[in-house]
Amino acid sequence: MLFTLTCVCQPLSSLCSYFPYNSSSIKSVGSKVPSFTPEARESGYHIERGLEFSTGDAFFRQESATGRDLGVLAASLHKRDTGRLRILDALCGCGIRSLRYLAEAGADFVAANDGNEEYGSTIVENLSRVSGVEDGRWVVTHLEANRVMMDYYLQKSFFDFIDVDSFGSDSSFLRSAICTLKLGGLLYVTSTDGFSSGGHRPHHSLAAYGAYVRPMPYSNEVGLRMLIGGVAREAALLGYHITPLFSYYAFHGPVFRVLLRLNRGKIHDSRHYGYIGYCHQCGNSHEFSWDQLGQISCSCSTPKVSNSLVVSGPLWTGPLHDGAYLMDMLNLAKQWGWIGCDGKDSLEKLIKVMVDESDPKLPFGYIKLDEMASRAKINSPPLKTLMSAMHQKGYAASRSHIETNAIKTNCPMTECIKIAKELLKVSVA
Ligand SMILES: C[S@@+](CC[C@H](N)C(=O)[O-])C[C@H]1O[C@@H](n2cnc3c(N)ncnc32)[C@H](O)[C@@H]1O
Repeated sequence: MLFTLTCVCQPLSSLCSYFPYNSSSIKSVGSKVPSFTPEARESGYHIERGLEFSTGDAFFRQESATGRDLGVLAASLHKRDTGRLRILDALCGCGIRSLRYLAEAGADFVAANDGNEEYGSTIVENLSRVSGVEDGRWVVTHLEANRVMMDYYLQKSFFDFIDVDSFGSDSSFLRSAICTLKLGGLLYVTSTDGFSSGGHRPHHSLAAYGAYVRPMPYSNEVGLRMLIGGVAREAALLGYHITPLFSYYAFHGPVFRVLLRLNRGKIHDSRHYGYIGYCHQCGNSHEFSWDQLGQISCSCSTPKVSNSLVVSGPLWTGPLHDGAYLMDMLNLAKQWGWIGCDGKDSLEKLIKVMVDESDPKLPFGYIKLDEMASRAKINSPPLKTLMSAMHQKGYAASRSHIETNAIKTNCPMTECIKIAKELLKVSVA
């Protein structure tokens, strides 16, 4: 695709606050955006969280709405906590995220960019419904994403929140995004490169994220860890470090999204950035630090089965989420009436599982019940029953938002099989 370097609309300097903002009681302001006219409706439009918008010919995925919800909640919390919100939506498609950041998160300013200038009129049409271009709350550009980020960086025009929603692996945008983000700012990045995180292209993942990734049963979590690890490495190169606030995997695509805070200073140890191993022989997983590299093996290994351990890394081995931050997001979603409104409470369920996953006792990965059952040659007990038996034995265990039929736990596979067999004996007797 050939990108033209054009900028529509106006200078970046004139910021103005369209919606009055009261940090003590945050309100989603989407309802103030006027509806489409009947003529516009006839030409096709969508609704997300009550906001009407047009997609024109732009790439748009309805299924990504949850990822957008999470981004809007986080952006709004940033405004509550810092009193300001300047957003760069670097690959904005039809501009739905920009629209929601303006209308719902109360962004002071949004720079909406998409390399395809044919989407320009759709983006402008959508954003104009929040405020006129003359108000200076938004600007639309059609630049290559690295170019637009570096332009802002060179003008020392930094952002509180940068959204990089690309196709495939977005590692080529990471450095520009980190340069252009304020310290303490939030980076929301996406990868749709499930093939690499599944361990099917280790040389590609090595080139893109610096991680040699092999097939593992919890490869979708590995995908999130590969993405966070890639950002952590880029941030360290520039003298910063990151904190993951949440990590979200969605099977459609598949899509890997992480929200990270950028912090001042390098971390001078390799904590949370190392290697993970999965043993095909016994099904147990292990974390390895850099100084264990020469001694990597599984305790079940014998010379006969020494090849049973596969290792991926280096990647992020630390927490995927900040539980307290997720609770703030959930409370905000409740305040906005987003919970329970779809009849399924799916956003609430998702965030609650993510909160459970953030228990610091839980290591990386998860045990798939199908795998456990096939190793044990039994039918798996119900997930809930197995989880409570694990809790009774003193293990930490939670559901996984990534895999519905899996348990995230510090209970080793061998012990999990023992517990499952005990439960089956009890149920037969
Ligand atoms: C996944 S879509 C964005 C979807 C949008 N954020 C949403 O939520 O609906 C990716 C967009 O990036 C644009 N794009 C792809 N490569 C780009 C690049 N190098 N620079 C700028 N835009 C690019 C495409 O035109 C496409 O609209």
